[in-house]
Amino acid sequence: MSDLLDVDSRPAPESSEDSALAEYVAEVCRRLSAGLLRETGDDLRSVVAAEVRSVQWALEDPAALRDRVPVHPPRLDHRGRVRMFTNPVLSQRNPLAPPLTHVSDGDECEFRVTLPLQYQGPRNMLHGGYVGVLLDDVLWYAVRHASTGISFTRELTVTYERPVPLFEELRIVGRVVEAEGRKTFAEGEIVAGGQVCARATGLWIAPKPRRDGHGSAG
Ligand SMILES: CCCCCCCCCCCCCCCC(=O)SCCNC(=O)CCNC(=O)[C@H](O)C(C)(C)COP(=O)(O)OP(=O)(O)OC[C@H]1O[C@@H](n2cnc3c(N)ncnc32)[C@H](O)[C@@H]1OP(=O)(O)O
Repeated sequence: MSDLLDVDSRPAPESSEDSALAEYVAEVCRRLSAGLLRETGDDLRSVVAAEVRSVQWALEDPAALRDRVPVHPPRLDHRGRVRMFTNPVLSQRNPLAPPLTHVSDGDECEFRVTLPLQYQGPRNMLHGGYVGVLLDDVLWYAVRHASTGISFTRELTVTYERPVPLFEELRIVGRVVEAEGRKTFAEGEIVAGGQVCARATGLWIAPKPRRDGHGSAG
């Protein structure tokens, strides 16, 4: 397992414009995903055609994305290779990741998001596995801010109190409750319309230090 979890490196160079293009195309993919599940017949064809045109426009006109600042600009690792942030919840370049806004860090970490149709489990409700994914990431994020190195989820308990709705803003909150050596315990919740829909508690463990001073999960 990589020390950096979900960050890979790539040999080719990357400009800020490349990153902006990749994030824009990921956004188009998200709209397309919702459209494929929402539309049928001629409406389906119109949605597909419109989104394909918007990608063509971004590729053919170099000025098209000029004003877009990438959320994740290019970063290099110690070997000068591009570090790719692949996280399926937080990377704006990954079409699987929902359009999350990062509201706060620190003692309490908070994300906000309004989830579209592709995250549906029961009608108009968020798929239960995805409830766990969102809570895992926000708790992990709080742990990351409270500690110096990387930690891995060892245990996560999710309590589903009421359905998590789609199509309305969710607050996804995480905080550290206790830290003891390599172990950090955290808790959090997903809130919709002022009501807690799901809670989680969990344990994160930093890998044992390697002889070269870095962490290792293996
Ligand atoms: C916007 C820009 C952002 C940029 C940002 C970039 C990066 C963005 C990355 C995002 C990332 C998100 C990430 C989400 C989090 C994952 O999804 S991580 C992936 C899922 N998790 C895994 O795959 C972990 C798999 N498990 C493991 O690899 C290993 O179990 C671990 C976690 C490394 C721990 O292994 P270990 O060091 O051998 O653990 P072990 O010695 O057995 O236990 C350590 C201690 O914990 C205790 N312990 C173990 N289990 C328990 C328990 N259940 N209760 C109490 N104590 C326990 C043990 O007794 C032991 O205690 P001490 O003896 O030290 O007192």
